Amino acid sequence: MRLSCCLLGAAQRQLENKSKGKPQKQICQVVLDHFEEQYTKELGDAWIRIRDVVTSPLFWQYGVLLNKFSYSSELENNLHLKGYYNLFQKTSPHLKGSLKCYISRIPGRFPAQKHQTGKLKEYYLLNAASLLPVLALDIKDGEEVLDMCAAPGGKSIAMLQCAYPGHFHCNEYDILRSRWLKQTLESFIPESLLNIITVSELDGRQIGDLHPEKYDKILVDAPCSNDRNWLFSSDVHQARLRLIQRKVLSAVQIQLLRSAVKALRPGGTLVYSTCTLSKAENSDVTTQILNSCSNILPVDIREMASNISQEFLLASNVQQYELLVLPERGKAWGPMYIAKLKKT
Ligand SMILES: C[S@@+](CC[C@H](N)C(=O)[O-])C[C@H]1O[C@@H](n2cnc3c(N)ncnc32)[C@H](O)[C@@H]1O
Repeated sequence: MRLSCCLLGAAQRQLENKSKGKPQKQICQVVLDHFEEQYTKELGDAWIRIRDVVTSPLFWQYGVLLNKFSYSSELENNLHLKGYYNLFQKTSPHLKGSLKCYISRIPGRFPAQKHQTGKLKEYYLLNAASLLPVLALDIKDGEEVLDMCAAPGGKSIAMLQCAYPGHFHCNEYDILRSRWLKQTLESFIPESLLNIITVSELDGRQIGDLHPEKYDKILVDAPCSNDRNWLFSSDVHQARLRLIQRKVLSAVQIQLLRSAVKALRPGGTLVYSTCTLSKAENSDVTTQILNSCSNILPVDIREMASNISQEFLLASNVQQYELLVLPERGKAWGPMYIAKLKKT
């Protein structure tokens, strides 16, 4: 314990020295005040520790998700040398041996990889909690899979590390972000596998009517408040607007989920995820779906929660079918909410 505190202190000093002279990200006070009021009510004292991390980029950590389609032992050795270790090595075998994500307790960011013509990228940098919806979805070879809100594509890439779907439909409503999604797929996935992927620019709320009972697995990684990002809004007018529009987000999330329910085959499963702490966008949304769709049942994910509890701080006051990852110093992953549901 003492050792890890010392390490964090040293790392922080290192990062502070590195960032001297660079323009610092500024906290948007309007957003912080809004969160302060809401999350103190919803999370109590835990919010103070979470706030400490989400408002201080110096504490942020990034996972390095290896691309199995462009494996490099040199990269893996380099990560070991820098003190990174594989997030999933100690967890149970069913937690996807093919998913390799390296993390370090020390805050900081591994350098991003530049695009090289004719060569797939070797790794993708992400918040390690982003892999949890993918693990919860548990894709099997040959399945019909939909990633309903897919850009920029981090979770799509992670899903393709786990299994070879029969068909993989990646959808993104925003045209510019959809282009970004296509670039991500082309940078990480070999051409032979691109054949099983369809990219569309549909409103996810229409997919249920367009493709009823088509998919075995659906990920709804919904548009949400994105707490970390909003806290650093550079435009205060846009931030105020976002906070006003925040109230309608849960209605959109419910519509996306209803569409996903229609698009699922009987027996299929869906995972709903967000990167906000907001109860209105998390458990309230899931509860509403469970209460209004008689063909939807919760799926117990406590075993997965116990398998990952060493590396992620999980909220304790959630239901068996939910996870809420709370960022803390040294485990700065999340916020990430996940719920797993099944169609009967
Ligand atoms: C949280 S982000 C998804 C992140 C992505 N899953 C990843 O891991 O890289 C949510 C995405 O949903 C998209 N979106 C918003 N409204 C949508 C809708 N009605 N249908 C489909 N996608 C939508 C947003 O443009 C945004 O790219």
